[in-house]
Amino acid sequence: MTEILSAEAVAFVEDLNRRFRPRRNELLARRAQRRAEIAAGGTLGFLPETADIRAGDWTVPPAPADLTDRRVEITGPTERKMTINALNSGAKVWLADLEDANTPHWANVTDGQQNLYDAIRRTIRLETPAKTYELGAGPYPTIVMRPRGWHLDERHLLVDGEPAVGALVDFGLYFFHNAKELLERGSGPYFYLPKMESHLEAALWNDVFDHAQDTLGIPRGTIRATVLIETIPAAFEMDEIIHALRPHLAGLNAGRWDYLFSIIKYFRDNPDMVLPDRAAVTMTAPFMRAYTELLVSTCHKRGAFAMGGMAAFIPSRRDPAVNEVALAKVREDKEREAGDGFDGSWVAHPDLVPVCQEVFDRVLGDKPNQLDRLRDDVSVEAAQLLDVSATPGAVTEAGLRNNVDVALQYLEAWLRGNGAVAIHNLMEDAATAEISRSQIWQWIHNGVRLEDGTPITADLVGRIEDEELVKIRQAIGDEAWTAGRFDDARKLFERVALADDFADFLTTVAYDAID
Ligand SMILES: CC(=O)SCCNC(=O)CCNC(=O)[C@H](O)C(C)(C)COP(=O)(O)OP(=O)(O)OC[C@H]1O[C@@H](n2cnc3c(N)ncnc32)[C@H](O)[C@@H]1OP(=O)(O)O
Ligand SMILES: O=CC(=O)O
Ligand SMILES: [Mg+2]
Repeated sequence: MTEILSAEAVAFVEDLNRRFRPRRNELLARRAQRRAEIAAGGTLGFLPETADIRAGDWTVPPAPADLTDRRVEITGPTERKMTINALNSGAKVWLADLEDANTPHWANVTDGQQNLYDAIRRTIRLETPAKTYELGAGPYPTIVMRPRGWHLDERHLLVDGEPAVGALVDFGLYFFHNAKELLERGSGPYFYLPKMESHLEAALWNDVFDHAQDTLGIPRGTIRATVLIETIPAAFEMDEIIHALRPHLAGLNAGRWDYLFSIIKYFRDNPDMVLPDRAAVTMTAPFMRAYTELLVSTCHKRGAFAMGGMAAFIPSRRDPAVNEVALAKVREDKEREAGDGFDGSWVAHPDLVPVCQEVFDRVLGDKPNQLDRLRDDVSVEAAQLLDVSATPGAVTEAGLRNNVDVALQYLEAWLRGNGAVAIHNLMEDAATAEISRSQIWQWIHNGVRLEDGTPITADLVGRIEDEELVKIRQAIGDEAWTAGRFDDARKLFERVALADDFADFLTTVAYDAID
């Protein structure tokens, strides 16, 4: 076992923090300022000052060999068993997640790095009472690691007395320990970059990459990054984000769940931007179509991959009926993405790899991707990205109840260190839970009524909380209930869904409640 927190590795992370933390702090302040402008009646649009970048004729460098075919990407936390299962899944890429699917307990952060270290060196193994987990014959997926977003601190590592930036801890430790090893093995240091709100944040990552590569004597441009377009302001800066990271950019990904959360958050005080029940907002809603069409056409114009997102349906090995629904729903989602020109997509579970593979195999034929499919037919106006009012669906009691139930169950699991869980046969993670709690906040603060006319108030939500918690207790039994953290989850839920001031991220609030 190597020392993940060796003096050299920590010094590398400290240096990144000293150099880049001040700029990161400025960019977080800029986020708040932009949001305040929206609250004061402003709106979003394509930036006039970067029109030249959008109009310019430029592309990104070609992808390295092991990132050329990304038709199936499995995502999952870097817990040891799941790491081995992901490597044995048959997917082309494994998104090793220290973000939406991970609670940043210090043990998860450091164990995750250890598991990645062992996975890259193919030494990973796990003995459990039930089974010995080890790597199969391969081929193994290319590993693309997703560090935390810019907003999260890491208070277990202080630099000059201040918490380190979570993103720089995750990136720094992974890059320091593995970049050279990956290159020697014919791969490279590849990253997914989450939750950015502007091209200036992408430029910061580019500078971090240049500095990290220079420090370890690795050529600039070796790192390749895929950026999640999962905030509404970033949707207006796709070209600019690709341009800012140009030497390192491999692609963009349509991170649908955080994208929905971001729309709710950004326009939370605008009654014209209220969305119906979470389940009613699908990828075929006009504003979601505008987003994915713009993403594919922007990427392919620049020679960058367009990666699809996560259909949340989880298969079941125990219930054939649930399994059949999940496979059908995921197939439908992947068929739409492949038909739209995406180069590949995400699955949340090993049993979904074959369906995604099959759908993309059929569309790709003998090609590794469809970068050559320029979507010149696409033209998206700013108003289309913001037109949430054309979304069919109602706000119902079942939708409200589901939001309360899911948010409570997810927060309880998160506090125990489990950042991704299956609830009612759907994958729930930080992004989906954000939607649930922010919808409740939005509905209450905009005076929304249920379709039967009942006003949505904090009192109503409190009564639903009582009822849902009783059902959860009955379902899991007294022992699991007592061992769980439902009281803490309830307090947290009320802070992020019912308090007057809207918390920017449930994870920053919840982070204060973990050791
Ligand atoms: C919005 C976004 O950012 S999406 C990306 C972030 N979210 C994720 O990555 C979620 C990934 N998926 C998961 O975490 C899991 O699939 C869950 C929590 C939803 C469900 O997991 P489980 O309840 O364990 O499912 P299930 O019991 O069907 O698992 C069967 C086996 O598959 C394994 N498995 C399930 N999902 C994964 C995965 N994503 N990666 C690797 N192995 C997995 C399980 O570990 C289990 O292994 P075992 O048989 O050796 O014990
Ligand atoms: O990270 C992906 C998302 O949908 O959010
Ligand atoms: Mg996300």
